[in-house]
Amino acid sequence: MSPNILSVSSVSKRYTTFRSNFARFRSWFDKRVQPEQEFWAVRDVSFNLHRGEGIALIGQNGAGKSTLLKLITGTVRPTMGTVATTGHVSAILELGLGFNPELNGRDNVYQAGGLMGYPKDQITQLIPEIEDFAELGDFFDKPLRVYSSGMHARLAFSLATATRPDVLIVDEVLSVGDSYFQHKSFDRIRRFKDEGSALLFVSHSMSDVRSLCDRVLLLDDGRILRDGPADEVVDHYNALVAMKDNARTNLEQARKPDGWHQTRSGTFEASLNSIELLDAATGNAVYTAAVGQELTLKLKVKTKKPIPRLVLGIMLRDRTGNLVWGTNTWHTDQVAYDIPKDEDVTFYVHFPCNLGPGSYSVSPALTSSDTHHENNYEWIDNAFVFDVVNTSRAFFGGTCCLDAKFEIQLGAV
Ligand SMILES: Nc1ncnc2c1ncn2[C@@H]1O[C@H](COP(=O)(O)OP(=O)(O)OP(=O)(O)O)[C@@H](O)[C@H]1O
Repeated sequence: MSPNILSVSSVSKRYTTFRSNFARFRSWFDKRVQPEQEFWAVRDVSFNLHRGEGIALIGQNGAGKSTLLKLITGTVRPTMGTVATTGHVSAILELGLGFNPELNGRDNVYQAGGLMGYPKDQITQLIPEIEDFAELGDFFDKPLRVYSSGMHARLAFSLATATRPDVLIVDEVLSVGDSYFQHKSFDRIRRFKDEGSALLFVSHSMSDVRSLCDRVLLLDDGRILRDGPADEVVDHYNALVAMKDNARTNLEQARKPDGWHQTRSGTFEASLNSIELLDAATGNAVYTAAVGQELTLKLKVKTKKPIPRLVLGIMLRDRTGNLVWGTNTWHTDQVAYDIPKDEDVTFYVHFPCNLGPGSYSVSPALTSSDTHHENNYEWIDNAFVFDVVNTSRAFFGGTCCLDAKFEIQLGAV
C-alpha cells in the first residue's frame, strides 16, 4: 500500500448553543456558564487516505460529511482528535467559498488563488488554463453576482484543479454543474488519481461514487457505520435508506465465492425463491451468454402474506456497479393485484443480450409501486451474475452492443 497522505485520528466535533452570544462569551472565562445544548456532528472518526486512492463519504442529510471535510481542510477545528496531511491539499467545498460576488471571475481567481497560497505571478501563468477549462466565455470578466450556480462550480473547480494537488477534496459542488462539465471534471479527477493524487469525495450520487472511488465510508449520526469497498458499502447504504421507510425491514450481507457482494433487505413478505437465466429458444440455463443471444430471466416468487400490489423491479449492473439498464413492472403497466398468502408468482423477462463483453449482475426488487419507499418486500443486490462473450460481432468496447453500421463514402456528397 502506498504511504498515507492524510491521517484522520479519533476526530470528533461538538457544536454548542448558548442562550445568547453574551452567554457564549462569558463561558470562555467562567466554567459555570454551560451551553444550552450540545451536539456531536462527528464522533470518533479515524481513517487513512493513501496516494492514488479515492474515498467517498456517503450518508443521509446531517450525517456529518461536510463537517468532516471542514475538519480535514482546517475550516473547522476538531473538539478532539487530530488530522495530519502531507503535501498540497486542494478543496472545493461550499460553492464559491472565498469568492467575492462583486469581483469578476478573473479577479476572483487572483483573490481566491492568493488565499490558496499561489504567488501572483504563478496565478498569472495559470489564468489561461483556468479560463480555458472553465469555458465561461465573456462571463469570466463579469461580476460573480451574475453567475449561475453551475458557473460558480466551473470557476471553483477550474481554480482548485489548476495544478495537481496531493489530496483533492470535492464536496457536492459538482452536482450543480451541467453534465458536460461534470464529465470534463470527472476526467480530470481520474487523471489526477492515475498520477498519484488522493481523492476525498462527498456525493449523494451513488453512480458518481462508484465511478470515482474504490473505498466508501458510510457515515451515520457522525460515526463511521461502514468502511469498505464501494459496491459493498453503497448497497448497504441503499438498503438502509429502504429500511428507514419500512419499519419491519431486515438486512443481510454476504460476499459470495465468485467475489460479488450480495445485499438482501426487505420485510420478506414476498420473496424470491429462485432466479435463472435461460436461453430463450431451448430453455437451457445460461451462465455465459453470447452478444445478441435471445435470453429469458425467470424469477419465482412466493408470498408469505396477502400482497395487495406486487411490482418486480430489475437492475442490470456492470462489474463496477454502474447501472446498465433498469425498470419495473409499474412502469410497464403490469402490476399484479391481490395476491393471496402462500401463492407462487413467476416473472419472465425476455430480452436480447445487447450487452458488451464482461460480467453483469442482476438485482431484483419486490415492491408495491415504482419505488421501494412504500413497501420493500425484498431487494437483492447482485442476486444473479452472468458473463457475456462476443462470438459473432466485430470487436467493440463498452457495455452496450449498438449493432451500429458504418458507411463510408469517398468524394463530396
Ligand atoms: N455550525 C454548526 N452549528 C451547529 N450544528 C451544526 C453546525 N454545522 C453543522 N451542524 C450540524 O451537524 C450535523 C452534521 O451536518 P453536516 O452538514 O456535516 O451533514 P452532512 O452529512 O454534510 O449533510 P448534507 O448531506 O445535508 O450536506 C447536522 O445535524 C447539522 O445540523
